[in-house]
Amino acid sequence: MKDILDAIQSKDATSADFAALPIPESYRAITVHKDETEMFAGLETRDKDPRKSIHLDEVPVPELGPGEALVAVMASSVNYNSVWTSIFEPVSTFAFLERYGKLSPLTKRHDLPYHIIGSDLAGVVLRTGPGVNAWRPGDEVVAHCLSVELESPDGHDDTMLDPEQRIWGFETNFGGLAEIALVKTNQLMPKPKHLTWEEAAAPGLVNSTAYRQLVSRNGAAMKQGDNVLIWGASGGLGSYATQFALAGGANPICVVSSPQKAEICRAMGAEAIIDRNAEGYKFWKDEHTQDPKEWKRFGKRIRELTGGEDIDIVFEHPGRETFGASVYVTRKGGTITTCASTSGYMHEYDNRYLWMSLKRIIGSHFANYREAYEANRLIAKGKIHPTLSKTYSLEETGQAAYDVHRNLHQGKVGVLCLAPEEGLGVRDAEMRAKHIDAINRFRNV
Ligand SMILES: C/C=C/C(=O)SCCNC(=O)CCNC(=O)[C@H](O)C(C)(C)COP(=O)(O)OP(=O)(O)OC[C@H]1O[C@@H](n2cnc3c(N)ncnc32)[C@H](O)[C@@H]1OP(=O)(O)O
Ligand SMILES: NC(=O)C1=CN([C@@H]2O[C@H](COP(=O)(O)OP(=O)(O)OC[C@H]3O[C@@H](n4cnc5c(N)ncnc54)[C@H](OP(=O)(O)O)[C@@H]3O)[C@@H](O)[C@H]2O)C=CC1
Repeated sequence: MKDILDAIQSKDATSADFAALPIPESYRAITVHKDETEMFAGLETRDKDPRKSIHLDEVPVPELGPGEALVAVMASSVNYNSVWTSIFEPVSTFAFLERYGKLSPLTKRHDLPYHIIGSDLAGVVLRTGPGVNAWRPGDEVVAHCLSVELESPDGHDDTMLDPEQRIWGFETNFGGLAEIALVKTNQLMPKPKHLTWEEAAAPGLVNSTAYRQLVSRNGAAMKQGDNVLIWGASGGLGSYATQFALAGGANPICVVSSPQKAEICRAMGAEAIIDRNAEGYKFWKDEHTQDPKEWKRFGKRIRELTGGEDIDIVFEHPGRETFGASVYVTRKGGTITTCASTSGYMHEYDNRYLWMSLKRIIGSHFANYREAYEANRLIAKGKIHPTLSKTYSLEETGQAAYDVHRNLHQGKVGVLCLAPEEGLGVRDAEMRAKHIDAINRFRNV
């Protein structure tokens, strides 16, 4: 690994130098183990502890197939999907690896007794497989997490509709929380030059998802002036949704759970902020019964903040706990766009408020390559900024996942993989200097 790191850190290593570097036989990777999938049986979701199920193992380098690349990973980030994998909810991700493994002799490699997790990376291409023209060893890259086969016609209009669509490092093996990762080269995108490795690795998954869900015509197609209700506005997805709303001339109404998180939203430029804890909303009277009076109180507060207007677009992901309120506070003809159900996937809402007011619910999931590329381009141009608050070592990944599971974090948390320290990898210092306050916004809280 030392040769690889030296080449990455040297200013003058060429593509040929990278291509000549020997690939090690094994590398360090964050894994969960198939024989531990029952370890949390009987526990409440909240009590399942990722620190117990997440391991740091030495694993063999996988075989490189057509259209693929091996990437030296300098940094990665923790996404909530790694929390789901580590607590084996809502299903064990080994079920996905098994199904994928049955697809072809090549995908069989993924079906192993361990799952290398992680759906983000920033690093350097080491090797490309047969049939790859667009990327070369030595290229500095980030990877988005859409893995597709495209053997069916269904995926050729919008690749998210490919029947074999998978999330890399969640539904496939050899993910980004590791020193080396295996990706398809149509996951690769140029690393934004003004960012460090850990900053560049932070936005990928959530930024692309928020872009499709809110901005793309496959999602809510947000326009100037829209009132956008953003749950978890300083969290992983929400911190990018808030930036997209502000950059696109919309009016974000940010929901958070503490004064500190409200301050972060203010620092991003948002003005309308609701602290759901301080205002004490209780949308459920008990486990089975919602309280429409609380929906109404929430809607009244939104009207106070907007000068009497209702919500054009709800950016939904908490799910069961908030969905009834989200449908209620949306204006006539408005849109609820959802990509997740952190608090429970069996939603309940009063359908009269949906059909009588001609509202729409849109299901959204990650992003196609084009959408991910556009979202990354906005980062590279300094129009949208990473929201990295804290960086952990590879050894500390279990703790990082625990912090995200317990909602103790802000924005995104990063993980250093091969990078020996924070702050490395900046290639455009001038541009960085221009945006440094925005880049550090989540660090300073
Ligand atoms: C980028 C980051 C993203 C995130 O973080 S997202 C958050 C994390 N992700 C999740 O929480 C999602 C995890 N995934 C799941 O929970 C499951 O993955 C799904 C519920 C999404 C799907 O369930 P499943 O069992 O994997 O697939 P089925 O498509 O329901 O197939 C099961 C059987 O049901 C049959 N079936 C499907 N649709 C129909 C239908 N309309 N009518 C009749 N049968 C149907 C199939 O064919 C198959 O059958 P046969 O078992 O025989 O192969
Ligand atoms: N389908 C897809 O493509 C994607 C799906 N996801 C899913 O989206 C969800 C959120 O991901 P991410 O934003 O990265 O996670 P984070 O934990 O970083 O942020 C989510 C935020 O939502 C708020 N929140 C959590 N629970 C509730 C609740 N019960 N009621 C109201 N607000 C709540 C919290 O903010 P606060 O406490 O300040 O209110 C929290 O910080 C996860 O389930 C994840 O798996 C994520 C990315 C892509």
